[in-house]
Parts: sequence; C-alpha cells; structure tokens
Amino acid sequence: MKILILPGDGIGPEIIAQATRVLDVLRSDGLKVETETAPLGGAAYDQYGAPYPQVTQDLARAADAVLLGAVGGPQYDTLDRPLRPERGLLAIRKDLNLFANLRPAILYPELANASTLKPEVVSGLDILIVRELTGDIYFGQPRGVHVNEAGEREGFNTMRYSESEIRRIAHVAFKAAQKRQKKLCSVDKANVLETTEFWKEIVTDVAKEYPDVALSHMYVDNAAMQLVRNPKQFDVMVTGNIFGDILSDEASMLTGSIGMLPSASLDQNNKGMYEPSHGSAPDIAGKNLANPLATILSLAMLLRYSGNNEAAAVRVENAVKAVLAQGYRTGDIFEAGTNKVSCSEMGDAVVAAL
Ligand SMILES: NC(=O)C1=CN([C@@H]2O[C@H](COP(=O)(O)OP(=O)(O)OC[C@H]3O[C@@H](n4cnc5c(N)ncnc54)[C@H](O)[C@@H]3O)[C@@H](O)[C@H]2O)C=CC1
Ligand SMILES: CC(C)CC(=O)C(=O)O
Ligand SMILES: [Mg+2]
Repeated sequence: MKILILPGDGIGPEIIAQATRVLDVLRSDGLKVETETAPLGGAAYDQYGAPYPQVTQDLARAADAVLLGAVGGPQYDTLDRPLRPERGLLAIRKDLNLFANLRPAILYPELANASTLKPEVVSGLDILIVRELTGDIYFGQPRGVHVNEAGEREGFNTMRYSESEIRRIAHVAFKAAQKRQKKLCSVDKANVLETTEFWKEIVTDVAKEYPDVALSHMYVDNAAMQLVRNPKQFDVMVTGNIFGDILSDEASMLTGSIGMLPSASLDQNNKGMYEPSHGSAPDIAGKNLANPLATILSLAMLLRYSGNNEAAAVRVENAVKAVLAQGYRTGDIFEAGTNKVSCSEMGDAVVAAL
C-alpha cells in the first residue's frame, strides 16, 4: 500500500511525527507500506506558492491513502482566498472525491472525567457522525464579496446539494448504521432551508432500501442541544458539510478533547484521506504539547478502511487504550492523578504499548 503523508501546518508536523513512528513499528513487523511526504496548505504555499501544488496532487492521486496532520495558521489568513491553506484542504478533498467523512466520537472509559459533561451523560458514548464532505456551502457557487445594488459591500456563499450527492452519502450512512445499532438520525434545517428540506426528502427515499434501520430526522439546532443533553440517544448521524463540521467539533468534547477525535474521508472505493478532526492549533504549535492520539487513531482508520487490515487497526487502537489506562495524558485531557506528558512522550508511550 502507498501512503502519502501530509504533515501540513501548526501542530501538524508534531502529531504526524508520532503517527509515523507508530507506522514504522508496524512496518518493521512486516506491514507492507511505502510512504512519501508532501506539503499541503501553508507549508505548500511557502514552498510552491499554492496550497495544493501539482507535486502533492500527483502523489495524492497515485497513493492508496493519505494521512494528514492539519492546515492553516494566522500568517496565512490575509492571503487571497485561493491561496489559503484551507482552500488546499478543500481542493484535495474534492480532487480525490472524498465525499464521505466518518467521524467516530467514542469515549474511552478512562477519559470519563476529562469530558466537561457529567460522567453518567457520556460514559459508554459511541456515536458515528457521517458528514458529507465535497458539497454544501463550502463549495457552492456563486460565492464572494461584491457591491450590491444598494451600493453596499455584501458577502455571499451558496448552499447547494444535488440529488446524487445526497443519495450517495445517505447510502454510506445507512450501511454504517446497519453494522452498528441500526439507528440513523439525519440532521437538517428543513424548516428554513430548501436545500436541506430536499436533503430530508432524498434521505427518506433512500431509507426504503434499508428497512432494518430506524431513520429519524432532527433540526440542526436541536441536534446541537441534544448532543450535550443526552448524546447517547444517537447511533449514527448523517448531515451536510457545514453542519457536520460544527457538530463533530461539539461531539469531540463529549470524548474529553478534540485531540481524541479521528476521521476518515472516503471515496466510493475506500481510497481515503485520514486526519484528526481538529485544526492546526496555532496557539500550541511548536511546543510539543499537542495530543497526537486523534492522528494515531486516524492511522488506525487508514489501516482498517484503505488497508483492509483490521488486525493492524485494532493493534493501534489497543495501544491507545493501553496508554490511557496507564495514565498518560497530554495537557488537553489531563486531570489530577494522571501522568502529564508531551506530544512526543505520548508517542513514546503508544510505541511502547504496541
Ligand atoms: N482539518 C484541518 O486542517 C483544519 C484546519 N483548521 C485551521 O486550523 C487553524 C486553527 O483553527 P481553530 O479554530 O483554532 O481550531 P483548532 O482545532 O486548531 O484548535 C481549537 C482549540 O483546540 C486545541 N486543540 C486542537 N487540536 C489539539 C490537539 N491535538 N491537542 C491539544 N489541543 C488541541 C487548540 O489548541 C485550540 O485551543 C485555522 O487556521 C483553521 O482554519 C481548522 C479546522 C480543521
Ligand atoms: C478548513 C475546514 C473546512 C476544515 C474543518 O474545519 C474540518 O474539516 O473539520
Ligand atoms: Mg472542523
């Protein structure tokens, strides 16, 4: 298997370094992988003047899977939009047709007290958020800032979803629910937005092919509230790009920290890009403070989905469980009585536990 590694910006290189060490151990134990490394985002802009340069595109297309740290940073926030790191991320997702973003929010029992919610609200939590990733207001045209008819400057983006885009993500979500508790909640804002009323209509139609899955619908504002009130009511949630982006950050805090939430972004054939759900955390970048576990768990997802290697995935996940049981904690999940470690020390612990 060919894996392209994209460290990206901010904490990206630090967390990717720990995931790469884990991969190296698996490789020394016989896992057949070739790796290449390329820049994406701000790092690519600095080197090539573009956030998703040709060299990265060529390697990404040739790879079976991509492992990404994160992109972005304040030094890039004043660049023209097409040059910004986040555009590079959107471009690679679109280029590789990675429409299905799986974001599992699982609470490891050892982290029940790291959550800001009461342990009884989150203990045993196991939710899968299925987020559509290549459509919606993040990609819809027209977009921009112009002077309107009243002579005033005005910003605009467009929320759009085609029927085929909704159908294919709905199928992914129903199939995922079939393998879990057979409950799917589709999240929309159908009371206000035509695009998401259409979403609801199509998801309801696709449901006819999955009679064993109980489908429910919820408005996104209520879903945001219910995730905090009673998150264990959910099994699989399916939603569009922007709602999924926001709800998955919210769900991450149910697991103790955004530094714990991995993700897989898949195409129709399980080629995928794997990345933590968080960003480049400029506030802690370069300080060896970041939690690398979301990235290491993203590597596990890579091994499972693109590598078709369940045993290797479980080995990595068990190592993460072991280090949590041993009491290792980066600052974001630290609590009294545990052992506070740096990003690289957490990597040491995971490598030792493999
Ligand atoms: N997939 C990606 O590459 C994403 C990139 N971004 C970009 O990242 C930059 C920062 O965005 P923010 O809104 O601050 O979101 P962020 O997720 O980078 O950080 C939010 C907060 O969570 C903390 N945090 C995040 N990951 C952590 C980790 N592994 N360990 C410990 N603490 C962690 C940060 O220190 C910060 O306090 C921006 O340029 C943004 O556009 C944001 C989200 C996703
Ligand atoms: C640049 C953003 C679209 C990335 C993000 O926030 C995410 O994918 O979670
Ligand atoms: Mg996000």
